[in-house]
Amino acid sequence: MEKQRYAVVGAGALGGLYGGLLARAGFEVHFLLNRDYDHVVANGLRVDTRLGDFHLQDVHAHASVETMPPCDVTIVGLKTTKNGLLKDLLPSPTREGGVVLVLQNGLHSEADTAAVVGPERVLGGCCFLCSNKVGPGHIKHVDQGRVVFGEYGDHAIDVTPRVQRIADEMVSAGIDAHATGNLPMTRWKKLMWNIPFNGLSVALNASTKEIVDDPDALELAETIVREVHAAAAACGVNVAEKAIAATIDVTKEMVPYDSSMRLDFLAKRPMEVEAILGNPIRAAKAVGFTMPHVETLYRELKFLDRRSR
Ligand SMILES: NC(=O)C1=CN([C@@H]2O[C@H](COP(=O)(O)OP(=O)(O)OC[C@H]3O[C@@H](n4cnc5c(N)ncnc54)[C@H](OP(=O)(O)O)[C@@H]3O)[C@@H](O)[C@H]2O)C=CC1
Ligand SMILES: CC(C)(CO)C(=O)C(=O)O
Repeated sequence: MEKQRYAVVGAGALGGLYGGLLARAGFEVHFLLNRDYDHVVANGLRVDTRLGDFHLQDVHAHASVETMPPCDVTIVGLKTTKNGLLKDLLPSPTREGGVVLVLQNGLHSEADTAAVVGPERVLGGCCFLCSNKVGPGHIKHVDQGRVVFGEYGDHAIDVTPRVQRIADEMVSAGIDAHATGNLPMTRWKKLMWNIPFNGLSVALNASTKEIVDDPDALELAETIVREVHAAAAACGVNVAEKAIAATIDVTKEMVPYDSSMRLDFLAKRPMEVEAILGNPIRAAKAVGFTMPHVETLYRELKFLDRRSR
């Protein structure tokens, strides 16, 4: 089967890594670049990864979507705080059809993409990945790397051929990619990590290791994990009970890491508070379930987000 052509809109820590791995494997990948365009054109893209460091000199780099060809798969790797740009960025690479794979954190992060290209062309996924952009055109992948994605929607469905095809292509490029027929389950499971650990890492000014090593911070994290687990159930997503302990255990085993939200906070960038906390709070409220601990954290983060900028 012919290889699909990819676009990466938001070629940072996540988009640069997965797009870079696909390009290294011989896929045609078009990267939309922002501040790094000149650097990448002159010096290429450097990726330091546990999968084997590599450097791509000749990258299909674009300073504007106008020069991007139509692509079969457009990966969205922007921060959700930049989703207002999607109405201008997506029409060009998706103009002849194709799907858009939204790999952003949060709940219903796909909604902004769906508003541009239509929900039937949207796939969503979660990345269990620790990666940072450490310099212009320079990505450092420090831990994990699994990506799980499927059709966007509120219900479980069978894995579709288009999802499986992308997963197979990613696997052939060395990516730990998995197709799912249950995106809501994948997203809520990831939120069981993101809500407590992204949120508390900012509110407590602590790394994930500091949180799990302190009895009070750990108890707070566990309480929030349980609350998110219960909210998922209220929304009809029954995550297995054992996922609660697993969420804590995986964090104890992780390399000491600053969550993406803490990195944004320290760099005075907008934090993904609405996608990661606001949307789940609203989804739970819509079915009559409230998350008091998560709401407290949400208000604190909104305050800190405003004050930091
Ligand atoms: N990094 C990780 O390990 C993980 C990230 N995620 C999620 O993935 C998403 C992306 O995060 P991450 O990759 O870390 O973020 P980054 O900030 O590293 O990447 C975002 C990229 O978007 C680019 N961008 C911003 N504005 C524009 C624009 N106008 N045109 C084109 N490109 C633009 C930025 O370019 P520039 O820097 O030049 O402005 C940057 O390279 C988030 O939702 C995050 O929560 C999920 C799991 C793990
Ligand atoms: C859980 C983690 C660290 C990567 O899987 C993440 O999603 C984040 O930092 O936001």
